[in-house]
Amino acid sequence: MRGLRLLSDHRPAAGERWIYSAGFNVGPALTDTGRIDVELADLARLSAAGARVALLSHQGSAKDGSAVHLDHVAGYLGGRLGRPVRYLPENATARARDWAAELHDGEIALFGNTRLHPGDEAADPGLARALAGLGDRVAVGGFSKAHRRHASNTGLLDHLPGYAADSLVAEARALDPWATGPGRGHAVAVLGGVKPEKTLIGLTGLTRTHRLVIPGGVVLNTLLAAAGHPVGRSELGSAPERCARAARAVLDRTGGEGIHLPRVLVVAGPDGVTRRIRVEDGVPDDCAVVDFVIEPWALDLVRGAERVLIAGTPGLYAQGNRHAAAAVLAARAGREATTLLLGGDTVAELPWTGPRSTGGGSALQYLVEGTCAVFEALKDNRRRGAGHHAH
Ligand SMILES: Nc1ncnc2c1ncn2[C@@H]1O[C@H](COP(=O)(O)OP(=O)(O)O)[C@@H](O)[C@H]1O
Ligand SMILES: O=C(OP(=O)(O)O)[C@H](O)COP(=O)(O)O
Repeated sequence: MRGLRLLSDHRPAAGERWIYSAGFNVGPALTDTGRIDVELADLARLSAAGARVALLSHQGSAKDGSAVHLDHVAGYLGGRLGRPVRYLPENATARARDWAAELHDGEIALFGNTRLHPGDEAADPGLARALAGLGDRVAVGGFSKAHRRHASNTGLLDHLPGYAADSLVAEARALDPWATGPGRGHAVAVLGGVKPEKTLIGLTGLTRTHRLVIPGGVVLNTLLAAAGHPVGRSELGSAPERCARAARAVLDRTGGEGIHLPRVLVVAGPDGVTRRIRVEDGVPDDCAVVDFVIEPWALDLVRGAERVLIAGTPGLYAQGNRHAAAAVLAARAGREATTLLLGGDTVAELPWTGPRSTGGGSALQYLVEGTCAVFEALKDNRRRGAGHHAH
C-alpha cells in the first residue's frame, strides 16, 4: 500500500468536485448489498465535508446485455446515507457534465452505469476522458474491480489525481493474513464459478501455495477436459482456450498432486434433470456438469485445514446443485473465522456468516500476486503527479 495517495490523508473541503469510482455490481434484486455497504463511510465523509460527489459504478456487462440502469442502487444508498441520492442516467455526455457542474455542496449523485458503454471494459481512452469531465479528483473504491484496467477505474487515473478510498485499502489489508498465512501444509482452496480468473489466477497460483485445491465450476470442467475426459455441454466460460492451456500447465507441473479430482459428478441433461455419473464413464454429449461429490479424504483435509478459501460456488448452487458447497461448509462449521468467501455470487449465494471479500477475481489476484492493477495505476498516478493541473 506504499506509494498511494490515500483518501484518508486528504481533508476534503466544501465545494471540491469528486468522482468516486465504486463497484456496485449488484442486480436490481440487491441480493447482497456488501459491495454498496463498504463504500458508505467514504461517501459519508466526503459529503459531510461539503464535497460534491459524482458517483460512478459498473454493473453487469455490455457484452451480454446484463448491464442495467442503477436506480435500485441510488435508492438503497439514499436510505443508508440518510439523504437523497439521485440517479442521473448518463455519464459521458455534455448533459452529464452539466449535471455534475450543478451538484450542490455535500450532494452525492450516482451517474449512469459505466458498463452500458462497451468502451468501459475495452478501456476506451475517449470514454475515460469523457467520464473524467465529471470532477476534478477521483477516489477509487470498488475493490471488486481492482484487477480490471477499465475506463471507469484505471482510465480515470490517466486524467485526474487519484486517491485510494479507505474501502479499497481496508479490503486489501483484510486479505493480507490470508496471503502470508500458512503455506502448503495447512491451507485448502475451493475454486468454482464461471470467470476465467478462477482458473488463470486461482488454479495457477493457489496450487503453488495450498496443500489442496478443490476445483469446481468452470475450473473443474476445464481440468476434466484437460485431463482427457469428455465434458459434454459443460460450461467452459468466456476464455476456454486460455483456461485450457493454464489447466494443462498446472497438470504438467503438479502431476495432479494437491488437486482434488472427483470420481463422481452430478450432471444435468437437456431436460434439466440431474443424476450422478462416474468420471471414468465420461459426461454424455447432451449433459453438463453442475456439481460433484468431494472425496472423504479431501473433506478430512478441509475439516483439519488452518484456513480455507472459497472463491466461486463449486456447483450451480442457486439452481439447487448444492452437494459440494454444502459438504465444504458443513466441514467448516464452528471454524467460520478461518474460512474466507471471495466474490459477488459466492458471497450472495452461500449461507455463511464468516469473513468475506467483495472481490472474487480481484481478491485472487491480490492473494496470488500481492497487488492489483488499480493499486499499480494509483502508484503511477501519484508518481506522475497526474492531473494536478486540474482546476
Ligand atoms: N458447473 C457449473 N456450470 C455452470 N455455472 C456454474 C457452475 N458452477 C458454478 N457456476 C456459476 O458460477 C457463478 C459464480 O461465478 P463467478 O462470477 O465466477 O463467481 P463470483 O461472483 O463469486 O466471483 C454461480 O452463480 C453459478 O451459477
Ligand atoms: O463481480 C465482479 O467480480 P467477481 O465475479 O470476480 O467477484 C466485479 O464486479 C468485476 O466484474 P467483472 O468481472 O464483470 O469485470
